Amino acid sequence: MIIEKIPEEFKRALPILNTLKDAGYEAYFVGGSVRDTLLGLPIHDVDIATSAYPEEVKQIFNKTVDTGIEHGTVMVLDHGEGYEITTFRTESTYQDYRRPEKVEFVRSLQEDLKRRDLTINALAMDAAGEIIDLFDGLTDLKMKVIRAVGDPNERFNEDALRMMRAVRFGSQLDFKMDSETFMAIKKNAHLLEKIAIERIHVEWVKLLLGKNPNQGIKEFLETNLYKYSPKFENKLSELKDIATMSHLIIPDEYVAWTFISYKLGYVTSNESGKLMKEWKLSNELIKHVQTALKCVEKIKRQNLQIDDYYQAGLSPLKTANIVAKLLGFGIDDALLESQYNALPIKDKAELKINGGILIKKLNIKPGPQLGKILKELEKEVVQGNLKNNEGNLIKKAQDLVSTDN
Ligand SMILES: Nc1ccn([C@@H]2O[C@H](COP(=O)(O)OP(=O)(O)OP(=O)(O)O)[C@@H](O)[C@H]2O)c(=O)n1
Ligand SMILES: [Mg+2]
Repeated sequence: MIIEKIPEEFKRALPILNTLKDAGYEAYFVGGSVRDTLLGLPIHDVDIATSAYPEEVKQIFNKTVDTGIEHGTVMVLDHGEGYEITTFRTESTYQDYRRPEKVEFVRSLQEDLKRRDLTINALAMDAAGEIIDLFDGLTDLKMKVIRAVGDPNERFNEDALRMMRAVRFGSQLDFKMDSETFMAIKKNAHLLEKIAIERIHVEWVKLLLGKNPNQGIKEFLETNLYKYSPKFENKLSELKDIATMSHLIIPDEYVAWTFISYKLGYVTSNESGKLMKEWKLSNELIKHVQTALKCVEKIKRQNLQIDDYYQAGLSPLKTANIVAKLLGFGIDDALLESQYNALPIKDKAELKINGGILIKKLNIKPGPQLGKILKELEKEVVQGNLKNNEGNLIKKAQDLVSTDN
């Protein structure tokens, strides 16, 4: 099969393929970009595989960076773009079910493709757009099937993360899982324990954000992968419940974690914090989700107050409302946004006064009293009880000082 319309991303990289070929080596586009082109999806990064060894690649190109030379990957810089060029390799020696530290370089494309995870990811494309399909990946793409290359047990023992990838691609592309591949995951699910949580996290989020998250979660449960995912092991019925929800569309990572925390009963900041720390999420994400969870509760109780809008900020509020809608009690988006926009100020920095001014005008010292006064002024402005101008604020502050003393 030949691709008639080669996407621009590949065209720009063609000189690199041709340079390798002119030097007497084989070179192909491989991996996700070939799969996504055949599916008519946008492509992310163009990966190149070659028979040239890393040292040979470095001799051929002027500008290279050793991005992962021990795995055979060299980055070639060309017209401001970076291309990962990876030497054909096998992963014959596996220690602890993670991708091996050292790989064996080979000169044959077939050897390289046969150790890749899924048939749909084991396609290669040459400079003319010809697809090299040694493992019936094209049929599986057409039939929408997730199938491991060769013996699934071997593939999953080489890298246990591939089990999560298989389920993730099923959800992402809305493909069905081949039964042998499914059984092999069930058999080897415990190997996921060896995998760094950061890598599992990437797959779990892609699964949730996929086209068919219901199916993805169902497979995640039926294969027992959930048992080896932090703080999920005792949540089978909650997860099952999610898998059977209708209209489950999860737009982003914030919604994903707010929704999951809520459904699994990790609702307080303490509980959700523990969950998300075990999954090693960023502090920024944790904070957003914790704020959103508080808002979900308030939306549910129809008790979202002006101060909640102000404290939360628009972005976590939106997250909360998307989750609330998934749960069946969301409010009107336009209303949410207009309530937020109606806030007299959105941030403390917008207050037309600060500690410095108060110290000068009121002759008070820095310290807890000052902090208290500023908080009170902020609250009054947010509530709409006090106009946000310096004169007003100083007058109110004077009143506060005199009642305080
Ligand atoms: N555990 C893994 C990870 C990757 N691969 C191979 O390396 C390619 C590139 O890997 P990666 O970029 O991680 O995945 P993609 O398939 O490109 O998917 P994505 O769109 O998520 O990048 C895959 O297509 C697959 O051939 C593999 O065999 N086993
Ligand atoms: Mg990729």
